[in-house]
Amino acid sequence: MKIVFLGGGNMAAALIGGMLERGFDAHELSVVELAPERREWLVGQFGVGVTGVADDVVREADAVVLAVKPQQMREAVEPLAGRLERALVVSVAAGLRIGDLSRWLDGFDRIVRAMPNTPALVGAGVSGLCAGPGVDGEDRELAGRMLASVGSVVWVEDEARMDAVTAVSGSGPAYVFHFIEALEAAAVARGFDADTARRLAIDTVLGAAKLAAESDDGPDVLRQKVTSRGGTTAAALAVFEQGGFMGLVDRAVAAAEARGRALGEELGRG
Ligand SMILES: NC(=O)C1=CN([C@@H]2O[C@H](COP(=O)(O)OP(=O)(O)OC[C@H]3O[C@@H](n4cnc5c(N)ncnc54)[C@H](OP(=O)(O)O)[C@@H]3O)[C@@H](O)[C@H]2O)C=CC1
Ligand SMILES: O=C(O)[C@@H]1CCC=N1
Repeated sequence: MKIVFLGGGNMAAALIGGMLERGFDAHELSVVELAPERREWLVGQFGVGVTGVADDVVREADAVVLAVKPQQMREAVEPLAGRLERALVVSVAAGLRIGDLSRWLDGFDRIVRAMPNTPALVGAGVSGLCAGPGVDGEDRELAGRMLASVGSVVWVEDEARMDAVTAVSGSGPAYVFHFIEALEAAAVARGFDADTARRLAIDTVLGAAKLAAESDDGPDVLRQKVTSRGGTTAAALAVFEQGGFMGLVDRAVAAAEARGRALGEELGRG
């Protein structure tokens, strides 16, 4: 198996790190990355092959993972048109639509649009996947296997919903990290040293997510089980409610979704 990453930034590193821990060998993975210092880092960190030019490495690939920023994509992929002899293309870019990628690749249509997230690095990612018109059963199997090696996988039939996947789970880890930052800051404000504050905040989120994942109860029931009548949690949740927490999260997800759609429209016009 030869899997080539085009772009070796944050998301590529999360996928590569996770895939190496779970069933792929370093000699199966390589990265086309423009920045020499980033190439050096990727070799040191993962022992994968690196190059600054896509040419031959792409011709021999079974899969090419497009992992540059959406704004860099057209320039990065147009030189690949006509060179993808046997590769499946998996794009992880936010917003960019399969039809536009296909046009930039001169009609090549074995394209899976995927939206992973950075917890892939620790095997705890979740990815939404959507297959383009030229994708067959074997291609689906390969894309599914790559992303299932770093977490769970959800296939989405209607591509228009990929912007919602991006807004919920692609960007979602950042929302959770922001919540951890807020909980940690609240602990520091109450006199805990930085390490203790971080431990309290991270282990709370980790434990709650693990319980939610493993319990037969939904998160609503688990919340109620923490919330004693007239107790401390009820006092805190009332403040969340006064602040419009549920609506705030929905508006944040809507903003991310709209940004994904706008990126697809803006960049796809070119
Ligand atoms: N970060 C995340 O959590 C997630 C990101 N994504 C998607 O993943 C993609 C990458 O995001 P992210 O990793 O955060 O971005 P990064 O900017 O960290 O990574 C992109 C890398 O590609 C390099 N690059 C740019 N042009 C080329 C080229 N023509 N050939 C080879 N390498 C090139 C960039 O170099 P330079 O910096 O010098 O331009 C950079 O190192 C995006 O499309 C994003 O939407 C999807 C899910 C989650
Ligand atoms: O912020 C972004 O645009 C990318 C896509 C999802 C997560 N990071």
